[in-house]
This record gives sequence, structure tokens and C-alpha cells, in this order.
Amino acid sequence: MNFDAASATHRACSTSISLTLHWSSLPQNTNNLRQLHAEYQDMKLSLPTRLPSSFLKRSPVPRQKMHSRISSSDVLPQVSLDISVDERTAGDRPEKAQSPLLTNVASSNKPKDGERVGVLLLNLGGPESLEDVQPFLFNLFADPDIIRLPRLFRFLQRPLAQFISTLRAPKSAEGYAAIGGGSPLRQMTAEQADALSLALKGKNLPAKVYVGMRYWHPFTEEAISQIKSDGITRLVVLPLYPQFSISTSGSSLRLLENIFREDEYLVNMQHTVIPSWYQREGYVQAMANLIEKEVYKFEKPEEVHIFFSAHGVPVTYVEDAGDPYKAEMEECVELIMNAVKDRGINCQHTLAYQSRVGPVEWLKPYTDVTIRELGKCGIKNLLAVPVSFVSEHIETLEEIDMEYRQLALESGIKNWGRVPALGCEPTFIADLADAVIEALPYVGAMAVSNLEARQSLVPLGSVEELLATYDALRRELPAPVSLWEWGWTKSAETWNGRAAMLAVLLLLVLEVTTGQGVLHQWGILPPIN
Ligand SMILES: C=CC1=C(C)c2cc3[nH]c(cc4nc(cc5[nH]c(cc1n2)c(C)c5CCC(=O)O)C(CCC(=O)O)=C4C)c(C)c3C=C
Ligand SMILES: [Fe+2]
Repeated sequence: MNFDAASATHRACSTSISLTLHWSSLPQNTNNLRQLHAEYQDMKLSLPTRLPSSFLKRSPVPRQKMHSRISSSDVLPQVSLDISVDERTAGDRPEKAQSPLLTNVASSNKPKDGERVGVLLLNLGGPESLEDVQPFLFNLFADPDIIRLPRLFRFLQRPLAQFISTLRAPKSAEGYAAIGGGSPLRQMTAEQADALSLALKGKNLPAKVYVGMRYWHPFTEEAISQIKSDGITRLVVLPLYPQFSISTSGSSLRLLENIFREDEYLVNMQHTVIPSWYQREGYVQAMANLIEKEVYKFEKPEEVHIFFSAHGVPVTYVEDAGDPYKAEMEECVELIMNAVKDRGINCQHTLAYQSRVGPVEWLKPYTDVTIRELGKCGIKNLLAVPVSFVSEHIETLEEIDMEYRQLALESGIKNWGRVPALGCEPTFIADLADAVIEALPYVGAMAVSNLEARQSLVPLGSVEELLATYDALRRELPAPVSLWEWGWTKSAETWNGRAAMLAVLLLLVLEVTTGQGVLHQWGILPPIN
């Protein structure tokens, strides 16, 4: 590494020192970066930790390995490293309760001439009409972060997705029909993007905000081609999931990683990722605002049981693949409840997981089981809080508002309420804008992390380093989908599902090896010559 000390410029201001380093060549190996990091330590300048605490505590990747993966950025072209270094000491915590209105772009972070800042919001996407349901489900099940097949069977990913989506479509379509014939996600996310753009402008940061959906329009690829044609030079990637999961933010980031890797413009575009933000004060306060409002709609607010319902994931994601989702969810609920209690509301609360699909075990306790138990325990007032998503969608409008409400009333609960999704709640949008502004100094910063250092308000990382933390080993995850739904008990259903899955895999193998069968007849698989 030829680090030119003379080119280092120090800009001191009241709160931070910004250090600009220029490399005349790429770091050739990880030791160089470690050496650079050690130099920072010697200078008693602490780099902010760029990963959430849950990654550091629970990552299945040994720290040493994580370091070297993070540091091996030789895929990057020649870079200029721009790192803002906070002058607070390593033990300091960043101030927590900052008024959203106080955050403004520091002059050193303002876009310079010719620079264009973009924000890419990542989301799941949803079918806009009933005809969209099957192709939407196909995209979802074709995602290896939703069904990760053993290496030997990877070629079956798309035929299997076709098969499962075709079988599941009628049931899903019923749900979408019940909420007006399509998902409101596109509309709501577009509104959030507009509101964020306005909030950023109000904080002196002109930035264009893009929406990239994982499984439906506007697809991530569409957003990326717009970003390119707009000539964006600095990009902040912000998944609209408060907590990180392999199946949501992880999947979107993997897609981005692939797109970035293959595109010269994007490889050169500086970017940073905000992987999760459930711990941000603004988000937590915004959730507490909504809960407070709904609690006081009950006749006896003190008797309300606050029931957090999060979207589930299969347990193997957490236990085998190191998904931080469960840990982040539990921490998130604790933070929200602390904020609720600070307002003098001393209600009991429970966290449960909904929307399980298929033959494998999902995170427990399950929402339906828990509602029945709460009913049995004599709870009469229940307030449901959807906590894993910031827009209304099929799981809130159909599953919670219709199915779980009905179940609650049948279980003896007399009064039911539901907290709306955050949508464009002003505290929330202002906080997202702050998250973007706080992320700006790290855009383009090379992946040098002081993993032991204090938490930053916005845990940041590049796409590669984030992905490397959870699945260095790329463990195979069992398919979390059920193909059939016969069976009289949950356990029978589980075993039926597993047997069915095995049978389908065998049929597919036979079909692919012999060249004969339904998929060939439908033209899903090409004929064998
Ligand atoms: C944090 C949120 C979500 C996690 C985690 C998640 C994991 C996950 N989902 C499926 C399967 C399906 N999800 C579906 C819809 C859907 N999922 C989320 C969020 C999370 N999913 C949302 C917001 C939506 C609704 C989008 C909309 O259209 O409004 C569906 C389709 C609907 C249905 O048929 O039930 C499926 C299927 C898996 C397998 C999974 C983890 C592995
Ligand atoms: Fe889902």
C-alpha cells in the first residue's frame, strides 16, 4: 500500500475531524488494511462500528474470518477513501434523543459540484392485481434466499418455483381479493419515497429517492437503471425493513451485490448500506406515538394487552444460518415498550410470529397459538402491533385485521384494536432522513471497521461485508413452503409437507434426467435433444 501521508488532509470542526486519504494503489492484502486500521488506533481516532450489535454478537462467522472477508475489497477499483472520524472517545455513546429537526447536513457532507446523491429504498413488492399473484409468487419462490436448495439441486430452483407458485396462487389470490384485489405496497412505498425526498430537502440535502422492489414492480433493476441514467454518484441504500433478515434485506442486498458486480458504472459509484434501523430513536418514538394513540381508544387503557405480531422466518434461518432477525426483533420490542412506559403506560405485552408457510418449524411463539392462550388467560382487551414492516400489506390487512381478529373474538377477547403501519408518520420520515444524512460521510468509505468500537447511530456497511457476516458458509436452508395442505393435525401436515416435498424433488429429478413429464409438456423445461 502506498499511503501518501502528505495527501492526508485534516479538517477540524467542533464535532468531528474529517480525514481524506488517497491510495495510489489498491490494498493488496488484508494486512495492509489492518495496518491502516492500527494506525488509526495509534492516532486514537475511533472509526464507528459499521455493523449492528446483533451481527457482532451472533454472527456464525468467526471474527477473525469476518475481518479478513471485510477487508478483502480487492474487487474495488482504485479508490479515494473519505472517512469522517468522530473525535469522541471509543467509550462514548452517541446522544440518543436527538430532535429530528436538529439534524442538518454538515457543510463538509454537502454534495460537491457535480455530485448527485441518491437514496435507494428497498422493499418486497406485491401483486397489484389478481393476475399478478402467480408471477409474483414465482419471483418470490425463485429466490434462493427464500428456498435455498442443496447445490446439486440448484437447477431445479425455477421449475420448483413455478410449481409451488402455481399451487399457492389460488389461496394467496383469495387473500389479495379480500383486501381489494392487490397489494397497497407500491403506492405506500412511493408515498414514503416522496415524503423522504421532501424531508431531505428540508434538511438541506437535495437527493433523489428511488424505490427498488424485490419481487414486483418497480423492480430493483428498474431503479438501478434510473439511478444510472440520472448520473447518481453517491448512493445510500436503505432497506425499508426495520430489522435485518436474510429473507428480506439480505435477499435484496444479494441481488444488488450481483447487479453491482457486473456493472462498471456501479462498481465505481460510491455507496453505503443501512442494514437495519430498529434501534433508532425516531423510529422507536414513532411506534410509541402510534401505540399510545390506540391504547387510549380503549375504554380501560390500563387493561390493554399490547400484542406485537412480527412476520416469522423458519427457525433454521436463525439457528443455522445466523439470521439476526429474532434478536433484533426482541431488542426492538423492548425499546418500543420502554418508550411506551416512559409515557406512563404500564401495559403488559407479548411478542409472537405470524405468517408461517409450509412444512418446517418457524419462529415461536406463533401468533394464532398465542392469541388463543391470551384468551384463555382472561385477557379482554388486545391491541395488535405489526412490527416487522412499515406499510400496510396483505399480512396486516387480511391476516391480522380479518383472521386474527376473528380468532381473538372467538378466544374470549372482547375488545380488539390494531396499530396502523407507520406509512408516512412525520417522526418516522424525519428519522429516515436523519439516517440518510448520518450515513453520508460513510458513502465510499472503504470497509475498515473497528469491530470492538462503540455503536454508531446508524450501523453501516457495504453490501459485501454485510452479506459476509451472516452466511460465509452459504448453508442450505430447507424450503419453507408447503405444497399440500391435507392432514388433520399440525404434525401430520408437517410430515405430509415433507413427504410431498421429497416426492416433488424426485419427480423433478426424473423429469430432468428423462426429458419427459409435465414441465416439458408445459414448455417450462427445454426438451432434451
Ligand atoms: C419482515 C418481513 C418479512 C419476512 C421476514 C418475510 C419472510 C418470508 N416470507 C415468505 C413467504 C411469503 N411472503 C409473502 C408476502 C409478504 N411477506 C412480507 C414480509 C416478510 N416476509 C410482506 C410484507 C408480504 C406481503 C406483500 C404484499 O403483497 O402485500 C407471501 C405472499 C402472500 C402469501 O401467499 O401469503 C409469501 C408466500 C417466506 C417463505 C419467508 C421466509 C423465508
Ligand atoms: Fe413474507
